[in-house]
Parts: sequence; C-alpha cells; structure tokens
Amino acid sequence: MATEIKNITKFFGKTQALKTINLSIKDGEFIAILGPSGCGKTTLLKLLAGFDSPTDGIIMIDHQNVSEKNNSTPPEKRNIGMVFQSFALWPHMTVKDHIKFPLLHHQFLANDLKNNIEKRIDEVLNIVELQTYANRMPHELSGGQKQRVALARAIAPKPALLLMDEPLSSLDAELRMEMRREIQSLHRMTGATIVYVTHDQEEALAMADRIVVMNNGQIQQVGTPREIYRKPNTEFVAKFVGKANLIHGKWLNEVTFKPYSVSIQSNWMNIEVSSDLRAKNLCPIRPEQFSLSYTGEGIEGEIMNVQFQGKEIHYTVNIGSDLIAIHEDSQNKPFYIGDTVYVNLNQKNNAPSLITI
Ligand SMILES: Nc1ncnc2c1ncn2[C@@H]1O[C@H](COP(=O)(O)OP(=O)(O)OP(=O)(O)O)[C@@H](O)[C@H]1O
Repeated sequence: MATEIKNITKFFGKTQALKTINLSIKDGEFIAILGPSGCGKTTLLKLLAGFDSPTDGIIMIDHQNVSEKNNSTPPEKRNIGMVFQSFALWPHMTVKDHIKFPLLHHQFLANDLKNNIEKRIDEVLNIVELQTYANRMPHELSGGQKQRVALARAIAPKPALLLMDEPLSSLDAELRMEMRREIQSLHRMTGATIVYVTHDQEEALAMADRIVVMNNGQIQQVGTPREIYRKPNTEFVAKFVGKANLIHGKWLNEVTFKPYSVSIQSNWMNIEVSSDLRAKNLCPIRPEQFSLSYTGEGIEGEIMNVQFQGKEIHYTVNIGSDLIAIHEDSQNKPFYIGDTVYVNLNQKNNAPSLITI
C-alpha cells in the first residue's frame, strides 16, 4: 500500500535529526534508505513504525494518517511488519510459534488468513525455506536461519508495509550475499512494499527499486539505482555512492568540461551532470571510467599507491589538481608507484556517455 511522508521534521532536544522529509512510496516498491551513520535513517524508520512521533509533518500509510505532531498511532495498530539487525527472536518460542504469533495478534489480518492460519504458516515456512526447522528453538539455528525466521514473522500477516533496519549487518559476508538474494525473491513472491535501511551502498544498489540517499537529516537524492549511480545530483551522492572522483575544472557549457590540469589540451565532451555539480565546477568520474597509459594524450599524473584486488588493480594517481582513484582490469599491463602516467576517459567503457542516462 502507498505510504506518504509529508514535511516530516524531528528534533531530539536541540538536535535536528530530520529536516523536512518528503517521500512517496508506491505500492509494492522496494525502497532503500541509504546514508552514513547519524544521517537520520533509523529515526525515519522509527517514525514509520510508530516507535516515535514527528516534531512536525504527517505520515500516511494505506491512506490512513498514522503520525502527526503529538498524535501517533502505536506500532501494533499500524499495518506494518518489522525486521531488525538483531533478529529480536523470542528465546522460548519455536520457529513455527514465531510465525503464528503475528497471525494471532496482527490487527489488520485479512479474513482469509484468520481462517487459514496453519496454511499460512506452511506457506511462509516454504517461502523462507525453513519447513524442516518448524519445531526448532532460536538457539538451535544458524545466524542466517534466525534472520529468515525474523523475515517469516514479519511477512506472515501480509503487512501493508515491511520495515527493515540493517537486517543483514550482523551476518558474515557470504551469508549477506545469500540473504540479499532471498530478500529479493521474497519481495518478488510477496509483492510487499519494503523500506530497507542500510549504510551499505552495494546492498542498496543491488536490491532496491529506488534509493533515497540521506545526509545530515536531509534527503539528497531519490532515484533508481542506475540514476543515483550514473547521475548523482550532489557532491555527497557522487562520493558516497560509487566513490566518484570529483575532478576540478571549468564547465564551458552544459556538456563540455575542461579539467584544470595544465597537461591536458582537449576538453571532455558530451558529459551530462547535475546543475549543482556544474555550478561548483566539478565533474564526477567513476574509478572505472578512467584508463591509464605510459604515453599519449591525457592528464599527466604520478602513481601514488597500488592495490591488487584480484579482478582489478586500484591505483591512486596525483594529477596536480586532484588525487584520483582509477580501477584497471588486472589483466592489463600493470603500473608501479612513482611511474609517470597519462589519465584518459576510458573509451572502452564509453566514459562520457556513461554519465548520460
Ligand atoms: N533518542 C535520541 N535522543 C537524542 N538524539 C538522538 C536520538 N536518536 C537519534 N538521535 C540523533 O539523531 C541523529 C540521527 O540518528 P539516527 O539513529 O536516525 O541515525 P542513523 O542514520 O540511523 O545512524 P546509524 O547508521 O549509526 O544507526 C543522530 O545525530 C543521533 O545522535
């Protein structure tokens, strides 16, 4: 169901955690709220859940006004499900009982579910692939299985909105990848509307329909993963998502950029960036959009650091005006610290048009 966040602000004493947040979430959408520690992600999720009230503004879930100043519907009276980083399982309950509990107590349970609780439990056990674990206690489960129980409990009553707060961050890297795929398939199977809080840009890029990038209590940009990655609106988004190099120079017109480096004669053409970055005379180029050579044209620079990463080699290059990151295929000819090199936009990766959506 659709969720509307309108002009939400939140103060904790003098700290303003949220500054006029506006966001419309469509039915069935997977939204990732992405941002660094302290940017206000969890505060926003808590307001959606009803654990706290906004200082100002309103929240509508499924056309119901659930939150406004000093008047908030408590979590149990909202049509939501929640999954936390810490799993938050009940130690004395079996897997099956965890799934049964919300089916007995959720206030918005549809009649067909109310009349078919056992069938729904089986269905949900199937979705999270825990059929053979139904009678286990939490201490008899692995980390990934525990998180699947938490997911199962949240989706069982088919809530209008599923809220997830860094649900994978306490799992190891391999399990995180597996659970990412499971959450994606769970989203496809259930069609649930999901709001997923994370500070991990890869997680957000991989799973979300749209990403909301936040910094310092404000939304910086809302867009599809492709839009956010390819056309960041602000310096912050360019750096935070995909670690773009922000090259200093001058925009000669809307699509032509002249880097400051004295060693380059030609301009970079057909590049589209946001008006904010253009006004700041910055051009965002991703590490993989540059290439290195020993000869030829391009910006002259010196290799300052080299990191072998298996598939790629990560170079740090000093081009005078900027210290930039460049990722080259590790099968290419290697460069070494102290080498004088030339930096070009990577024609193979079609760099300028990569910035155009
Ligand atoms: N109960 C509280 N009392 C006072 N300040 C708070 C409270 N909760 C959050 N804050 C402050 O509000 C701001 C946003 O916090 P929030 O927990 O929403 O950030 P976050 O983006 O979720 O960070 P993290 O990723 O570290 O969890 C921070 O400056 C935080 O210190």
